[in-house]
Amino acid sequence: MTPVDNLSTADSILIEAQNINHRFADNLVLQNISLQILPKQIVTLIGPNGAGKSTLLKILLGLIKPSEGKIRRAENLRIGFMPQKIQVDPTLPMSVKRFLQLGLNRHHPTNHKAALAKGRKPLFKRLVERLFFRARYDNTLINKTIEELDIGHLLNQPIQKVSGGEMQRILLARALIRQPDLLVLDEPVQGVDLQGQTEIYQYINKIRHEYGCGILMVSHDLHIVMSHTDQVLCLNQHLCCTGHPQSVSQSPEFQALFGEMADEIAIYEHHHDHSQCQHTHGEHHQESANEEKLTLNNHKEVK
Ligand SMILES: Nc1ncnc2c1ncn2[C@@H]1O[C@H](COP(=O)(O)OP(=O)(O)OP(=O)(O)O)[C@@H](O)[C@H]1O
Repeated sequence: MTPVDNLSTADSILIEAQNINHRFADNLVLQNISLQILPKQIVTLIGPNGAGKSTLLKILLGLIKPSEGKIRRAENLRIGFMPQKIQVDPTLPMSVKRFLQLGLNRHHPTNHKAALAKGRKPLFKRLVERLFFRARYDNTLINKTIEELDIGHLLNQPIQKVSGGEMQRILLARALIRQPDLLVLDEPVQGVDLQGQTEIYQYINKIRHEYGCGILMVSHDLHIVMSHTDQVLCLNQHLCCTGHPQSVSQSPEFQALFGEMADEIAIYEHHHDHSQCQHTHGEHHQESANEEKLTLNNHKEVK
C-alpha cells in the first residue's frame, strides 16, 4: 500500500490522513491520527510543546513519510506553506520581491508530477494550458496580495532586514501567490504584535472565501483563533478531542491540557451534553464548506 493516494474530485476533500502513526526511532510521537480538510474549512491544530504538531504538518506536506497509515490528497492539490520561520543566509543578496518569486515556476501546475505522468499532450493543448496557467499567475492577484498584506514598501529591501512581523506577512503572501488549494500555516503570528495578530487572523478568515482554499494552521493564540475556526484538533500525540471550538474548549481533555488558559478560551455559550463531544474523531463542522459548494475549479479558471 502506498502511503500517498489521490482522492477523486468527487470526494471534495482536499487532504485526508488515515490512521497515522509515526515514530522517531522508538519514540511514538503520533498515534492513530485521522483527519480531513475540506475546501474553505479552517482547521486549527493545537497542543502542548512536543505534542507532534510540526511532525503531523510535515507528514501532511509530504516531507516525512509516516511510519504507518495513509495520506490521500485531491488530485493536483497545491499546498501553500507558511513555515514558523525561515533562515536566510545573511550574506545572500536577495530582495523581498525576489524572495516572493522564488520557486514560483516549480509550483507551476504544468510541472506537477501528476501532470507529467499523464504523458506528452498534443501541441495545441499544451499551448492553451500554457496561456491559461501563465494567466493564473497574473500580476493582478500578486499585487492584490501584496497590497492587502501591506508589504509593497518592502519589495526592494533585503529580506534579511525586515522585522519579525513584516516577515510573517511576507511568508503569508509567498504562500498565497501560489494560489493554493490548501494553505498550511505553522504559527502564523509569531513575532507579530497584538493588533497585527488580529488583523492577520481576520485576513486568514477572508482568504478562505476569496481564494476558496482550505486552511490548516497550528496556533497557540487560541482565544483569537477560536472565533474563526470551524474545527479544532487538540493533539497530544493522539487526538485527544476534536470538533467545533465550542465543544472542544469545554471538553475535559482540553481543560486538562490547557489548564487555566482553557477557561479564558471557553468564551462560547453552549447548551449540550459534553460527554457526547469527547473523542469525536472525524467530526466536521463544515458550515462554510457545505453552504458554499466547492468553487475551486471556477476559482482556478479566473484571471
Ligand atoms: N527529526 C526528529 N528526530 C527525532 N525526534 C524528533 C524529530 N522531530 C521531532 N522529534 C520529537 O517528536 C516529538 C514531537 O515534536 P514536534 O516538533 O512535532 O512537536 P510540536 O507539537 O510541534 O512542538 P512545539 O509546540 O514545541 O513546536 C518531540 O518529542 C520531538 O523531540
